[in-house]
Amino acid sequence: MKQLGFELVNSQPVSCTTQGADDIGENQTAEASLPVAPITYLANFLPLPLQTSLLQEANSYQFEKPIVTIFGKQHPIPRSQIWFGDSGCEYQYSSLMIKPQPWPPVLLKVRQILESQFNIMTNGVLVNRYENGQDCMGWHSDNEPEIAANSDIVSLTLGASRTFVMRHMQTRHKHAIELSCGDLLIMHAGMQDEWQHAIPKRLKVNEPRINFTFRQMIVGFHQGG
Ligand SMILES: O=C(O)CCC(=O)C(=O)O
Ligand SMILES: [Fe+2]
Repeated sequence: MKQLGFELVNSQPVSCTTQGADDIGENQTAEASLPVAPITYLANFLPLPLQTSLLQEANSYQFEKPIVTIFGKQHPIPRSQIWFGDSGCEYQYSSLMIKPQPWPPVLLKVRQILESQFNIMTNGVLVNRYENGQDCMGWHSDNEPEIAANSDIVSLTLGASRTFVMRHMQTRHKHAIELSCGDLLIMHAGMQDEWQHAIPKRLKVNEPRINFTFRQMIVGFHQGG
């Protein structure tokens, strides 16, 4: 199987912010100046009963596989997805305008937990379903203009473990984190400006994975214009 050619860094739980030059002491090696992704990783965050009820709920979601146009050619995306959100939280994805579906109850509960535990306010969640290791997500940043500037994006994973890879746009330095069932990853301000991320194919994975990215959208961004 073809693997991406980079070493695994930060595969342990990490909580980090961008490291400025001032943080580097005299005795540290050049490695210390490598860019550090502004993320917080919390392994096994979601309690098991909530994992079970969210997975059960997700079985009834009406996932879709939209066709996107890339360089004039039409392709179905290599996964399926659904967008839930408050009214006024339309999301434009490639050439598509996606209307928000109303929040299902368990997902709403997770949104409330993010508010109460981290003070992170979100009003939309993109749910991606990767049927198996053939499904994937290419390099991108979540930098659409309707996402509130400098807001955190919170990713929650259920089901199969998959590798979340990050690439610093300037230095091309890469990090990878294995995201497993119940894990939470918070992408902080700066992540979408300086880094890209992706979920590469993993041909040995035969189980589905569901990922939820909770976002804070600018309400009404696509209305009345
Ligand atoms: O599936 C993942 O872990 C990443 C999802 C993602 O990057 C996105 O929804 O923008
Ligand atoms: Fe993303």
